[in-house]
This record gives sequence, C-alpha cells and structure tokens, in this order.
Amino acid sequence: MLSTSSFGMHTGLITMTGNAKACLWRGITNVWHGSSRSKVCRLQPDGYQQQRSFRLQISADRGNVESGIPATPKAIEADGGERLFQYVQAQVREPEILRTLRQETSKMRGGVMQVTPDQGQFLAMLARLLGAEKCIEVGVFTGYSALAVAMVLPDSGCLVACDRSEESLAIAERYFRLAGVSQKVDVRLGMAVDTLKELLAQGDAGRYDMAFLDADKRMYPEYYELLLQLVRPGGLVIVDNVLWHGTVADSSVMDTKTQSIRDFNDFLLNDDRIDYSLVTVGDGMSLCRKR
Ligand SMILES: C[S@@+](CC[C@H](N)C(=O)[O-])C[C@H]1O[C@@H](n2cnc3c(N)ncnc32)[C@H](O)[C@@H]1O
Repeated sequence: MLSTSSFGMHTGLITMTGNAKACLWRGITNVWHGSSRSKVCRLQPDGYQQQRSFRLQISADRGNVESGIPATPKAIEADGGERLFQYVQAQVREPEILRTLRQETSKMRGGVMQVTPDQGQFLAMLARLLGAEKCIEVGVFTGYSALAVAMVLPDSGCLVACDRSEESLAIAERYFRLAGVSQKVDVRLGMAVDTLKELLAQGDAGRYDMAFLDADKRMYPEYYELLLQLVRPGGLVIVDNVLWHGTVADSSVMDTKTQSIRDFNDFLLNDDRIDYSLVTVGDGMSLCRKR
C-alpha cells in the first residue's frame, strides 16, 4: 500500500507499508514486493533513482557484537541514508553531457536502470587509475556508464560497448557523437555472450584493462568467466547491482534473482583468481582484480 503527503510532486514523501516497497524518481514509480517494514523515501527532483541499498535495508538489526561489525556505517546510521545519498550526488563533478543524458533517460521506461552519477564518476576514476586503454561494457542501455568511461580514455583507447537493444544503443550512440567520443567506442549490438566469445575467438584474451558488467543478472557467472579471460592480470572486472536493492541481506527474500546474486557474491568471495572488494556505491559494485 502506498500513501503520500504530496504524490506526483517531485519532492513528495512516500510512505510504504504492507507488502510493498517503492522507490521513486522523476515521475516514475517502481514497486516491488518485499518485507513488510514501513519505509520512507523522497521523490527525486533531478532524475536519478535512489539506489540506496542501505536506506531500504535499515532495520532493527543492531549489528553483530561477536564479529565486531557495526549495524551500519556511522555516517549512514546517523543520517538514515537519505540526505547522505543526496549529499554524495551533489559532490559529483558530472559533465554537462552526462547530466543531459541522465535526465533524458530518467524520463524513459526503464530509466531506473542507468547507474547513479557517483557510480559513473567512480568508474571513470577506476579507468584513470588503471591507465585503461581498452575497456568492455556488458549492458550499455542508453550509455551513461559507457560515456563516463569513454570520456576519460585516451584518444588511442577503445571501449567495446555490448547491448542487445537497438533502441537503447541508438540513444547511446547519439550521445557518444555529441560528446565527441564515437571513435573510441566499438558498439556491438547482440547477445553479449556471443560478442564476448567472438572477442576471445579473435585473440583478445588478456587484452583489456577494465570490464563493467551490468546486464541480465542470472547470466553473471557466465559473463564473469568470459570477462576474466578478456582482462589482463592486474585488470578489473566490475560487477554492478550486487546488493540488489538490499534484498541480498534480507533472508525473507528468496526469489531466484536475489538468490542468484547471493550465490554469485559468495562465489566471488571465494574465487582465488582475483583480489576482491564489494563497495557500497550505488546498488553495490564488486571490484574483481585479476591476479
Ligand atoms: C542495467 S541496464 C545497463 C545500464 C547502463 N550500464 C547505464 O549506465 O545506463 C542493462 C542493459 O543490459 C542489456 N542486456 C540485458 N541482457 C542482455 C544480453 N543478454 N545481451 C546484451 N545486452 C543485454 C539490456 O538491454 C539493458 O540495456
């Protein structure tokens, strides 16, 4: 059940009770089933979804005394996550072209799928830290994360951008042109597994510095194995949505998608081919550095 103090306005408060959780962004409502705790979230005036796993996950859980791990990081606990998320987004140096793309995408059906501004900036930072020349993205959509990375690649660099949606890629390509990075982006329309296998067949194993995985979640294990072959030792495979709106930590949620992400996270935790760090940026990103 949804109730709201000013439903339809960009700054309204939504209270979620019963068997529904909702997260709202510009003019679009997404409701999914989950636990019955009452939640509050604020509509976004600026076109990005609140992908705050922690905010949705705040519970009566006060942490584990035995392990010494607190319930939530101090800043989030003090704030509830809401203002802090807004504050973090306001600290992003978002180029105008990315802001325009984000705002256009947020009005589209499925606009919630694009990464948040801090994620885009974080990916660009990782590409710079790696001195990346060759990157791959699996799951481009309208191109926010791909553009964030392509913009920081050197002129000699290349991003292979994979997606199966012609319609989404058309928007992405328009923005690549507007940003003047088209020559650095190799757009591949089709099923991403086929594209990755083609790259391996043409001898690209170990040639990539960084890969970003943000497509169909149940295929993550297969993409990951292919991407791990494509990146060089010391290169990064970055996996998005590994917290799945916080549901991975809620033992009452047992749907197959959540469970597949939990299983995949556990697999990464134990994979000794990589150095591994799960960071709570956006909806959770796993950094997998190939050893
Ligand atoms: C979460 S969105 C990607 C968001 C994007 N990274 C961004 O920042 O806007 C997932 C994308 O994966 C694509 N996708 C899903 N399954 C795919 C597959 N099997 N092969 C290629 N692309 C796929 C979808 O078409 C969709 O555009």
